Formats: sequence, C-alpha cells, structure tokens
Amino acid sequence: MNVGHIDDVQELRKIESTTVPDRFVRDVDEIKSVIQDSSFTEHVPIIDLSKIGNGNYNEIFNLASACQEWGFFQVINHGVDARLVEKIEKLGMDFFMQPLEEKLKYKMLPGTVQGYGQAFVFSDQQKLDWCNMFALGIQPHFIRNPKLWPTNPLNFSECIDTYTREIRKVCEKLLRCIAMSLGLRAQIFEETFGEAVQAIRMNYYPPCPRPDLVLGLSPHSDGSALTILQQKEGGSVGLQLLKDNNWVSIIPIPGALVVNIGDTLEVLTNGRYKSVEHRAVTNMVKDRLSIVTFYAPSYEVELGPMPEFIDESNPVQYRNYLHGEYSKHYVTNKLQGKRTLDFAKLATHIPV
Ligand SMILES: COC(=O)C(/C=C/C1=C(C)CCCC1(C)C)=C/O[C@H]1C=C(C)C(=O)O1
Ligand SMILES: O=C(O)CCC(=O)C(=O)O
Ligand SMILES: [Fe+2]
Repeated sequence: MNVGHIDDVQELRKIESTTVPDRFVRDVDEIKSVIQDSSFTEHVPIIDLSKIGNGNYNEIFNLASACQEWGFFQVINHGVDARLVEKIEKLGMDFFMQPLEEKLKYKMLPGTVQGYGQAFVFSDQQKLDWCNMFALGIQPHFIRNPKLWPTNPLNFSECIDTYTREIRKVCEKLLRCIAMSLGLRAQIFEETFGEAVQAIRMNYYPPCPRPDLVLGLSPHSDGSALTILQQKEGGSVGLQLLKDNNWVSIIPIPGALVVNIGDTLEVLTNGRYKSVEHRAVTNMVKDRLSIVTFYAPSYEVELGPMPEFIDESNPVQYRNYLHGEYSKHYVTNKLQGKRTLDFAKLATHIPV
C-alpha cells in the first residue's frame, strides 16, 4: 500500500503559510457549505438522562423521536464527573501539543487504526483530512496494544482508563433506553452484544488558513452501535451532520455529550433508526479537540435485522454477517459517507 507522504497538520501550521498543500484541497462539490451559514445551525434534540429510569416515558418518547428523526442527540445529566471530563480534555490537549517526535513513538502504521496519525488513508491519491488523530482499542482487553498507551503526559493513560470505564456505563445505559424506545426489553442489546468492543479516538483540528478548501474529517457514518463524542469547551464549532441534504452544524452544549446512532443499530432495527452521515470542518483561528468513543458488539456476534422490525411493509433490508467481518471491512476502506454500509445492504427490488 502506497499512501504517499502524509503531512502532519500541526507541523504545517507552524510554517504559517496562507495556503494548504494540494492533498488537502477538496473538490468544490465535496466542500458544500463548509462555511457555516446560520440558517443551518439547528439544535439537535437534548435528552436528559437523569429523567430516564424514574419512569419518565416522556423522555423515552423524546429519545425515540431523536433517534428516528435525527440519529443524533445531546445528552445532559449523563453522570460522568465534570472534573474527569476536564482532566481528559486537558491531558488530550497536552498530548497533541507535544513535539512530533514524542507523538511518533505511538505512530499509527498504514492500514491500522490505533495510535497517532491519520487513519483511513489507503492511497497516495486520496485527499487528506485537516486533523491529527490518536486512537486506542479499549475493550475487550485483547484489542489493546500496550505499546501505544502513552507514558507522556504523565497520568494520560491512567485517565483514559478511568474515563473509558465511566463512558462505558453511559453507553450501557443509553442502549437500555434505546431498547425501551423501540418497545424492546431494556437488556436486549447487552444480551446480544456479548463483551462489547469499545475504542476511543481523539481528533485534534488545528486552525487552518483555508477552512473553505479543506475538511477536518471526511463524511462518514460510524460502524459502531453507538458513538459518544465530547468536545472541549471554547473550541470552534466543527461537527456537522447531513440532514435533508444540508450540512447542519451541531452547536455544543457545555458539559453535554453528543451521541449518534451507528451502522450496527441501523442494521439491527432494519433501518428504523439510521446512522447519519457526518463530518468535521475547521476554523481559521480556533482549534478543536473531540474525544470520541465507539461502542459495538463483540466481533463474533452475528448481526442482522431483528424479527421485531420485519413485516410485510418492512421487508428485510440487510443481510446477516459477523460484526468482526464488518469491523474489518470498515477499517480497510476510506471514509466515504454511508457507502461502507453497502457491505450489509440487500438489493431492493422495485415491483414491476
Ligand atoms: C471512524 O471510525 C474509527 O476510527 C473507528 C475505529 C475503531 C477501532 C479502533 C480505534 C481500535 C479497535 C478496533 C476498532 C475498529 C473498534 C470506528 O469504530 C467503529 C467502526 C466499527 C466497525 C466499530 O465497531 O466501531
Ligand atoms: O470531531 C468530530 O466532531 C467528528 C468526529 C467523528 O465523527 C469521528 O471520530 O467518528
Ligand atoms: Fe464519526
């Protein structure tokens, strides 16, 4: 695989150029509405997690509507200690601010998704994202690569461990709520998923001299069941989702977690809850850090639409496969909107 030379965007930034290298410059149609237009900054639904579990069916109903209409929502009162959130954001920033040679001790090798670098680059022709990433497999333990867990900054790895344990509890609770919102038994997903796979990725987007020409992160849907994203306060607005063919910016609520439905829930619900294409854009003066958790079934679990979502008016839309097969397919293809899910989609027959 020849991925060519991949410039580190933080190093490019140091040159203080007013232009960006060609490999970052996108076609005009790809870039559509990168410059944020205030008419497309709707607020995604807000779910108060503390209300669920006290028999508040109204909030479950709101959740059902958020999942079905948006595929994205922001969660408040999620129970993760604000000091822990602040700590991981600070250590995450300290990590990215280190000299390149320190970060390269944890280099992401071509074709892999763990460590520091740019994931999902498979050819020297591919456009690059204006982003540096640092990703780690968390659970089950066998997906961990101990060599990639940083010794600097001090306590970073320990903090990742604590943070991911707390976020895992939020994923578990959310999946119980989502099951209820679908009229299913609360425990159905945890029973189906086995020992869930969990990964973390930190995305650092330095300011960019030409935000109108580049993307921070290419459009994609997540292969997970659920994704949870937190973004450092004071950073630029960067996350956009595709709604009714328009890119809509998500305005972060301080302290809230942004949650989105991944491809796995789309398949399990036979398309009732769909994963939504999203991307990140950059800003000329502000940087941005997002910390993202992917939560998915164990690799050996067989997935396919659940019988509850199949009937005459809702025929089967996806085939059965092992999550490990999808995971492999996902990480060996570039981010390309929702195209990755074609792996599971059955051809639709138009009646004659
Ligand atoms: C944009 O998506 C990702 O970077 C990503 C990667 C996740 C992973 C790691 C960073 C290390 C361990 C393996 C794993 C693939 C989970 C997305 O994760 C999604 C994609 C699939 C498939 C999934 O299960 O989670
Ligand atoms: O940084 C963001 O806002 C988007 C991150 C994202 O979509 C991802 O990491 O999968
Ligand atoms: Fe994503």
